[in-house]
Parts: sequence; C-alpha cells; structure tokens
Amino acid sequence: MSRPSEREITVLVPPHLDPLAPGDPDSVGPYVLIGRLGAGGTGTVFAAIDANEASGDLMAVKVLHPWSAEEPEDRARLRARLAALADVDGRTYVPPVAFDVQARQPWLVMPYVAGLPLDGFVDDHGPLGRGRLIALAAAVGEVLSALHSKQVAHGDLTPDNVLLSGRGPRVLDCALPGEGELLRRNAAPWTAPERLEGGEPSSPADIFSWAAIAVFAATGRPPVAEEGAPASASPWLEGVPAEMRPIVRRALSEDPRDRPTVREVLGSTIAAWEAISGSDAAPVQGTAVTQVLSREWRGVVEPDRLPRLVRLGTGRGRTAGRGLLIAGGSVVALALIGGGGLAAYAAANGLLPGPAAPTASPSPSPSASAGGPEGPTIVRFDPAEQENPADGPWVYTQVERRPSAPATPAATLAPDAWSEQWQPVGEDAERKALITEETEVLCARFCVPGPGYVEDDRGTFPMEGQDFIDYLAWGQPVIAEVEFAGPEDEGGDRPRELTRIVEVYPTPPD
Ligand SMILES: Nc1ncnc2c1ncn2[C@@H]1O[C@H](COP(=O)(O)OP(=O)(O)OP(=O)(O)O)[C@@H](O)[C@H]1O
Repeated sequence: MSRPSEREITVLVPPHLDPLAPGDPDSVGPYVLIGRLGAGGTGTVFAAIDANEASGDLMAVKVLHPWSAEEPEDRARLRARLAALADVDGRTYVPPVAFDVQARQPWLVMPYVAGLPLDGFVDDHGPLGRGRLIALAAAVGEVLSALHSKQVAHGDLTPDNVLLSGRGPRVLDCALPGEGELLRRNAAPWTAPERLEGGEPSSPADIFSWAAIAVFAATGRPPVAEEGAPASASPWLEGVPAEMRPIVRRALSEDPRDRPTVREVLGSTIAAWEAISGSDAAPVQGTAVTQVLSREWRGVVEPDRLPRLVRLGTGRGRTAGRGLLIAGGSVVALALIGGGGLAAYAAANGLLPGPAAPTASPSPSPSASAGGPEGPTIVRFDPAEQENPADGPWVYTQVERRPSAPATPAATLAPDAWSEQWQPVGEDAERKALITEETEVLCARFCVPGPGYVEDDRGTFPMEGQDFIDYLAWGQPVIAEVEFAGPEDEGGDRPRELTRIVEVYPTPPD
C-alpha cells in the first residue's frame, strides 16, 4: 500500500452510507462529499468533510433541490433564516455552521450526528419507556427554548428530525422559507392546524409538534384525531404517562392561544420527572434537563462507524473534462470513495438491499469460477499493490479461483475475503493496464443502483471508468473479467489498454 501522504485523513463514516449517485456533485464549497445520507423534500443530504480542516470531522451537507423561486428576495429570506438558525445554541439542536445561498442550488452544512431517527427507533424498539420519554420531551423542549429565546421557530419538528444519539436527542432540520406545501403533504400529523392552513413557523406551532412527538414516542402512533375530533381528545393520549398528559393535552390545543409556552412545557416535564423519580431535582433550568438526561437516557446505542481513508489533494474534478482517466488523484476523484466503497462493504455485508447486492447464489457463476487459460481473463485489482491508488497505470494480477475455495457466495463476503479466494496464475502475474474514457465498465457491488440495470445474469450496472477508479482508490480489491485493446507485447511491461471491465459476481438466483 502506498505511504499515507499528509493529505490523507481517516474519517469515521456510517456503515449504511449510500454512494454518491451519478450526477451528484463531488464537492460543495470546501466540502468533499463522501456519500449520501438521504434525500428529503427540500434537498439531498451528503456526508462530507471540510477539505480545509485536518480534523476529519464528518459533516452533513444539505444541497437544496433546484429552486423554482428565483426572486432575489427569496435568497435574502433564506439567508436571513439560516443566519438566525446559525446563531442558536447548538448543544442539543444541530445548527447550520456554514451556508451559501447564492449557489445555483443553495446549500448548508451541519455537524454530522451519529444517531437514529426517532421514528426508526420506535419502529424497531417500540415506544420509549416513561423515563426515556420524559428525557426526550425535556431535551426537545430545551431545543425549543433555545430557538424561541432567539425569536426563531423550528417550523418542521417531526420524529425523523429528532436523532437519538447515545448522549441524548438532537434536533435538526428547521423549516426553510417556502416549505409550507411540503409540510401539508408530509408532516401533517406533527404539524399544528394553523401551519397546515398556511401559517408561518411560530412558537405555539412548535409546541403542538413537541406534544405530537411526545405522543408518538410514548405510543408509537401520532395523535391523529378522527375526522372532527381534536387531537387533544383523550383516546389519543392513552399510553402517555399520566404525569405528562395534562401538558401534552394543552399543547395539542386547536387554538394556538390555549397552548403552553415552552417555559411551561419544560417546567411540567421536569415536574413529571420529579413525580416519577421522587427526585429533588433543581428547579426548571438547563441543568434540570441535563439531570433528567443523565439519569434516564439509557440504552440508545449509536450505530458503529467505520474508519475510511479519504485523500485530499489537488487536481481536476471527477466531472471535469476527462482525457485519460489515469491522471492524478484529486479531491473530487475521492468523492466516491466512501460512497462506492461503503456501498460495496454494505452490499457485501448484506447491509444494502437492491439489485446492486444480489442475494447470494449458492455458488459463483460459471464465469466467476473460470479464469484459467481457457476462460475469460480474470484479474485482481488490488489498491494495496498500487503505488498511488488514485493514479494509473493500474496494477492487476491475473488470477484463478482457488480449487479449495469454499462455495461461499460472494454477496456474503467482504471484498477482502472474496479476493482471498483467488490465486495468481503462475509467477510474475502482475501487470499494468490503462483505464481510458472508452473503457466499458460493468460493476456489481460497488455501483449505484438505478437506470441501466443490465440483465446480464450478474446484475451489473454500467459505470464510467472514473467511478471505477474512485472505487479502487477507496482501498478494496476487485476481482473482474477484463478485455484488452490489443495483444500483450513481448516484454509485458508496457501498460495495456483495457476495453472492458466486468466485476465478477455470482449469478443472482432465479
Ligand atoms: N446533521 C445530520 N447528521 C446526520 N444525519 C443527518 C443530518 N442531517 C440530515 N441527516 C439525515 O439525512 C437524511 C435526509 O435528511 P433530510 O432532512 O433531507 O430528510 P427529511 O427530514 O426526510 O426531509 P425534509 O424534512 O427536507 O423533507 C435523513 O435520514 C436525516 O436523518
């Protein structure tokens, strides 16, 4: 493996990180995008690192969907909103730390939070018990207190915007200007009636959402009233601890004027905790919330993160004009490392569904077990043998399947373990090749599922040479069938041009 340069840093990334999709940018401002965290109604959120920071702290970059609103005042409103949000205390709330509203697609950056969305957590583990529920209600109340004290309303408080980390809940994703329609479509059960009718974000509307989230966390269902019945009606509160019911009921009031203030919400929540714990906790203030959390926030385990090597350097972009794709590693050439590589890792470990990770077949396909002189040429690309894993020419070793290799399906193996099942063909099997713009690449595990799925009995996808290079630069070996432009020359030293690369992968079951 090449020596790590000063421009290589290790980043802890979530194992479920999706790869960047074709058409995604490689970088946004100074942020190098590593993979996709998800996409919502307003934008796509990418895991990223700041190329100017040596810390390797993972960030979440939200790139807003293309804007239909193009009036200068729209961008001014967005800037004002983001500036206000950036000014809010970020202990429990996740503020934007940078943004650019002038970009064609405006973007904002937040610290990455390793946590599980409340809705997913409740789906997986069931409703929160009394202590944890009160801790959640207190922490979310504290976020609202921090926001409201700056005259800022959240405007889009939903269970998927509350991430449960090991240290407590974190609230993100405040509403941005122009999201009203989106709320009416997607967030109805959590949204105050006046907001659904077009009202602006407001403190009373946040209080309604706070209560709706508390009901969901306590019962596993939103407080959706039957036609005509107010959400505050009793049946919807069954399952909410009795000590919390009065404040929750008031907070769900139809009329915003009947709802409690955030101060009352916090006061009642802490009082509920004191009532159940018998504690003489301090009166309502930040420290009381901290006490509740330290006593009650148990059993939330953050998903593990995997170390990834990300190289930062100078060079041209993945999407810039491409000549020979063997040229220099670059910030952007690395943009798919985490994504593609993690997709491979995730797929290989059964973490990613979809056709890119075909379910295991009982044995490798005929072509996968070939590789001898009669079959197609099968090679291993191993970045560990590469001087610089982002530069060509590409070192490859012709391989064949070990006779003793167990019939373990590749889909269940990490790329390293799969690669172990292949042995070099003869001595001196190492050669060099060029991947050019013309090289046809069909990949299986590492590429993005999407249009173009090739019905070639392996479930492969066509990708560009650069994506393949990005994947290799991530550091995992690949076993692939290859075709060359011309015959091998006598000395065997000159790099041969590859016309086709097909990742070897087992046939998906019928
Ligand atoms: N700071 C962050 N740290 C970790 N994950 C994040 C962060 N911000 C967003 N995410 C994740 O990114 C994904 C997409 O986020 P986004 O806010 O776009 O989704 P959403 O809440 O479904 O959408 P929207 O509210 O915009 O309709 C979600 O899974 C969210 O948990």
